[in-house]
Amino acid sequence: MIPGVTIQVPAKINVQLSVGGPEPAGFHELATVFLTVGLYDEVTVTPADTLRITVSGPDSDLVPTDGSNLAARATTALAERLGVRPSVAVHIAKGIPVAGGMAGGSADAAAALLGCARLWEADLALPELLGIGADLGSDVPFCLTGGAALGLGRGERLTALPLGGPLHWVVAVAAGGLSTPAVYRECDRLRGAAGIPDPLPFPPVLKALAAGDAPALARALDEYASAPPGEGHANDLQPAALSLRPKLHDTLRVGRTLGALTGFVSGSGPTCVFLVPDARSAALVAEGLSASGTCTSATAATSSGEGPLVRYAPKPATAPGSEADRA
Ligand SMILES: C[C@@](CO)(OP(=O)(O)O)[C@H](O)COP(=O)(O)OP(=O)(O)OC[C@H]1O[C@@H](n2ccc(N)nc2=O)[C@H](O)[C@@H]1O
Ligand SMILES: Nc1ncnc2c1ncn2[C@@H]1O[C@H](COP(=O)(O)OP(=O)(O)O)[C@@H](O)[C@H]1O
Repeated sequence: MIPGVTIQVPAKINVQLSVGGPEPAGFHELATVFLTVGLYDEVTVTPADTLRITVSGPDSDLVPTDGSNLAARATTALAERLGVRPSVAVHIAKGIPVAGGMAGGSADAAAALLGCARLWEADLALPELLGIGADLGSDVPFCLTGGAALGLGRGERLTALPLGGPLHWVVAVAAGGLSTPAVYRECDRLRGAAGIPDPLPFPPVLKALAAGDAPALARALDEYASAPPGEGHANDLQPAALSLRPKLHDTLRVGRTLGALTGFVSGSGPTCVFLVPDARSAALVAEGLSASGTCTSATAATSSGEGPLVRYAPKPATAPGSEADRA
């Protein structure tokens, strides 16, 4: 048996998040453009007597360690599907902000599925894992694949999108999270129920991503929102996040003043992300935002199309190093 598996799994942002009206099932129809960015959780699964969850890193005290942890739910769901006992220790080293609109819990669920599938040597094709993931949460399927993808339905129906080159971002983390259902409810309250158009992907956003062209992406977001240069976004949840957390206006203003091409709330927030032309600008904008006091931390992060990275623990007798491959 494999002694253990570590999965490094990236955070996501939604470059576009178009939200339809509320559905009777309690969800909203989406057209969202997911993109992974280089902030990571590391999830390690090792054989144990029973299912145990431990968590370390920033705000780890806010993450449950009981059966409600999304990685625990993923482990149990996979074990049930395979007819095995979920006897694993799952350690989650958080690097993705908790309740930050960056899919940290979903990333951990995806990592647990990938890690346990390897640990239990399960012969599961990706579509089957995607199905199990979709039952756990709308963002989990994308976290299993990573890269760039269009998400329809609840966000779980994925089509991979081309990404022409790396994009540079600054991720500004806020103090305290926002509840995703509360942000969707606030969106409904602000917009009312009538006259919400069907969500559709915005072609100029897809074109700019395919070209890896940051200025074109910023212009596409301005065009989508009919906003002045540098103030556009395509996140229908942003007004709701700003309504629940008005201080985010300051974060967005400071990032733009520092020279970001544009800035917007990541998903349901409260993390804000800023698109910048290159790595040097990312370092400058991150430094300025950190010094501004409008966020708890700001970090440069790159989108290079990456997905979960699987690393095997070395087998003591035979392998002195660890081998790595892409999930
Ligand atoms: C908003 C987004 C954008 O990617 O993520 P975050 O920014 O929070 O990470 C997602 O739609 C969140 O996905 P996820 O966090 O997986 O949500 P789920 O567990 O499936 O659902 C949690 C709750 O969010 C609301 N929800 C979620 C997805 C959707 N299409 N419509 C909804 O209304 C529902 O109230 C649901 O009960
Ligand atoms: N593995 C996990 N990591 C983070 N949060 C988790 C996890 N499992 C369950 N949660 C719960 O899910 C909530 C949403 O967390 P998260 O997925 O980080 O945010 P978001 O939905 O904004 O992307 C948290 O407040 C926490 O209580």
